[in-house]
Amino acid sequence: MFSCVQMNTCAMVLLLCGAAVHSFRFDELIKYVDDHQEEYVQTLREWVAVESDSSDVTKRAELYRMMDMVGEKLRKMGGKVELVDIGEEQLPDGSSLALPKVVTAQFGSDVNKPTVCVYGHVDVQPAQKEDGWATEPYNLTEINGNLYGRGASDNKAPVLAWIHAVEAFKALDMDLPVNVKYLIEGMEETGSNGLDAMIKSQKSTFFSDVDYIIISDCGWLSKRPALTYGTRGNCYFFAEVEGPKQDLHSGVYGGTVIEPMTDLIGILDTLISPSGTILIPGIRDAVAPFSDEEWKMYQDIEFDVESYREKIGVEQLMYNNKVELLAHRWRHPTVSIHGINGAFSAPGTKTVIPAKVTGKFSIRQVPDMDPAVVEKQVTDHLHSVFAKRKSPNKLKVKMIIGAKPWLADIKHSLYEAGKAAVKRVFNVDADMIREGGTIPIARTFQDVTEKSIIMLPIGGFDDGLHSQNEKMSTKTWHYVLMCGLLY
Ligand SMILES: CC(C)C[C@H](NC(=O)CN)C(=O)O
Repeated sequence: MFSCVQMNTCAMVLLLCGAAVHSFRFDELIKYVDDHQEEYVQTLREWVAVESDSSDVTKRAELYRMMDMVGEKLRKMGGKVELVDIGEEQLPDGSSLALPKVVTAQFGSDVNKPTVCVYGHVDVQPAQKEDGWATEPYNLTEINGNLYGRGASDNKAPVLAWIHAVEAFKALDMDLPVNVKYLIEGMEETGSNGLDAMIKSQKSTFFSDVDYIIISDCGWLSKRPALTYGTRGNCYFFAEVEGPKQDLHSGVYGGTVIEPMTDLIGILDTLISPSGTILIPGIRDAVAPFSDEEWKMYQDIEFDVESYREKIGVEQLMYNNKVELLAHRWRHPTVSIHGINGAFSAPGTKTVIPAKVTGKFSIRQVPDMDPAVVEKQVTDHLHSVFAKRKSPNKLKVKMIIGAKPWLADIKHSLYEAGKAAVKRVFNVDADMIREGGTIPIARTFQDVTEKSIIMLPIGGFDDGLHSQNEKMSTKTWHYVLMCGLLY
């Protein structure tokens, strides 16, 4: 019987070896993984302690440090490591800032073996204890078999799981059954800036011998292990409304000026209806029809709508039928409004009229929607509804992220290998699922390298990604690592 921590590491081992792995060698790998559980958790603790928040430019030094740590870890394992300069990003104030380098590494170059490339990211979403965390977000804390910390599930532990899988082979002086390459970036959570260009420029070098790409940056749907074959895209917008030259006292000036916040709330309210219908003209035109085959697949997936509702803590969901709910989570577009910059948000009762406010919202898009088309539809729509308001204020709309959706061919042998690995480790068939979130670079990998991609989720269904109390269960983590070793 495998222990919890063994299971995840070993899933990676299984994936790397293919189902034909020799049992006695596999047992040695499992033992190695089992004996090193504490070290794995310690390394994760060191990685989580780095506040590698890619959305906060004041944390950029931490992000650079994080990339150095990843490079160092892979170098110590004997990999051929490079930290690739991917240029700079332009900040809204006109200045520029160096993007974190991308770490590439290579283990083995045997022309008789296939080459797999593992992609992951080590940047994180923002987190503060005051957001409602029970523990310090950057201090990995183990409670009842769960490791709490920002980035624990998204995506530091999964990246480490793949590193530990190769490390186990190297430590035991065992020949890797495949050549393994890594590509680890630090800007995923803000749209993978600079990575598209890097992948295109390395198509005939780093990617020339890559046969398959593996991504573990997603979660299971339930307690059942899963393989992911699609992600939604993300078009992220800033809508800025600017009025008076400075903030105003609402008692002194209220009733005499047209307020930017009123304009902003008014136009944001035209994006989506209370029941979830997107109101932007033409937005659903390119959505691929939901086929009978898909309906049947969704029907067979293990998923309990009621426990999903309870877990989220809402009284009512938009859909109570399993198939409809999953379809709206994975393969229909949606609009989410994330925040308003410039608005008063502190506790207390400041009576200001903000002079300039920026609404932030994003549209998760699905095949066959195209970010360039979405950008035009959204921009035209917002300018049109704003014009009807006849406001003297100024509106600027800008698409900040334009990440495409991704869909794989689940009949590809890669998915057969994935299913075999999951079956061997967990002794159940994997759920074939899609992901409502976005891996911005997935589609670029597919389009540029023309190679197949598989997503092997390591996160649990309740890991709290991007939320308070994000966690990785030691059980899930190392179960899936075993799949990787078998693959
Ligand atoms: C474009 C988004 C910021 C990407 C982000 N990705 C993930 O969370 C994947 N770990 C998302 O919000 O989907």
